[in-house]
Amino acid sequence: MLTFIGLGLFDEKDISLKGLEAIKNADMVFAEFYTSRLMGSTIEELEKLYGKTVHILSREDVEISPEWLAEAKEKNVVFLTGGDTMVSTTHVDLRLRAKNLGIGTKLIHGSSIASAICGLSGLQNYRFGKASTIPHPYTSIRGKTIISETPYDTIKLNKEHNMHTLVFLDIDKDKGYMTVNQALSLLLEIEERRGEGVMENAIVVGIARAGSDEPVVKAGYAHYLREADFGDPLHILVVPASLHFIEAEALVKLLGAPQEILDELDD
Ligand SMILES: C[S@@+](CC[C@H](N)C(=O)[O-])C[C@H]1O[C@@H](n2cnc3c(N)ncnc32)[C@H](O)[C@@H]1O
Repeated sequence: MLTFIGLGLFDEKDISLKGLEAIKNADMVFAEFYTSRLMGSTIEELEKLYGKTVHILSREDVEISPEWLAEAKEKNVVFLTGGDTMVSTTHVDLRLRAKNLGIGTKLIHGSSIASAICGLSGLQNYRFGKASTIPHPYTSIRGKTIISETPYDTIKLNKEHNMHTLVFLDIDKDKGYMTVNQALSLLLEIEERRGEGVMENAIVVGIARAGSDEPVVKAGYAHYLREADFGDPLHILVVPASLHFIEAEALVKLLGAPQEILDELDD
């Protein structure tokens, strides 16, 4: 049996009691932390709580050659991830591989950044369109810096359909955790190059360390938030479409967005 367990958002205490029980009853514990991480805990702290050794898997171990899966044919194996286990990851592929090997699977859910952003920002979850991820720029073989324009296009398309955009920020083992500031710089750079106006007067929401005791949640114009201090990772960005009155009120009264966005709705 292979049980997928979502560990929640920030530290070892975010796991559900069901998840903890399943780990304690497991024969082997595997985890991947390249799609998301519990920034408030170390592996040692997780192992101490579980009373088990946690085997950390690389992207290759999960997506290319998951030989460890064979253990789940005879044993009770758990696979841990940050957040909820099937949100914005390729883990469904792993579940299908297990199914093809005749291994039974089960899911134990955890809190997810996908719903935490609604709670922290006041933006309505049913108003979100396609999500996107901003990757770190990379250097081409000709030595040119390449910035992906896909997230900008996704935001543009969602806005045309009056839908909010959730923008995940890259985690890279060499380049580190992308910040809200870096993400906004990249989007504004693309905008300037293309001469379009998607971000120029956009109110955006930046969130850091959701699930911790001191998350930072700020709303304001993109140029302004690009310079704001969000502190340590993980960070995430939301680019709202036009705002419902309650959403605008939440952004102004809870997140520090300028009062003018509420006044404009009154006119
Ligand atoms: C690819 S998503 C994985 C989502 C995860 N499976 C979940 O359900 O929460 C990972 C990205 O979400 C964002 N993220 C995840 N946890 C976060 C947190 N606690 N606070 C802020 N951003 C977070 C970061 O941008 C990170 O790079």
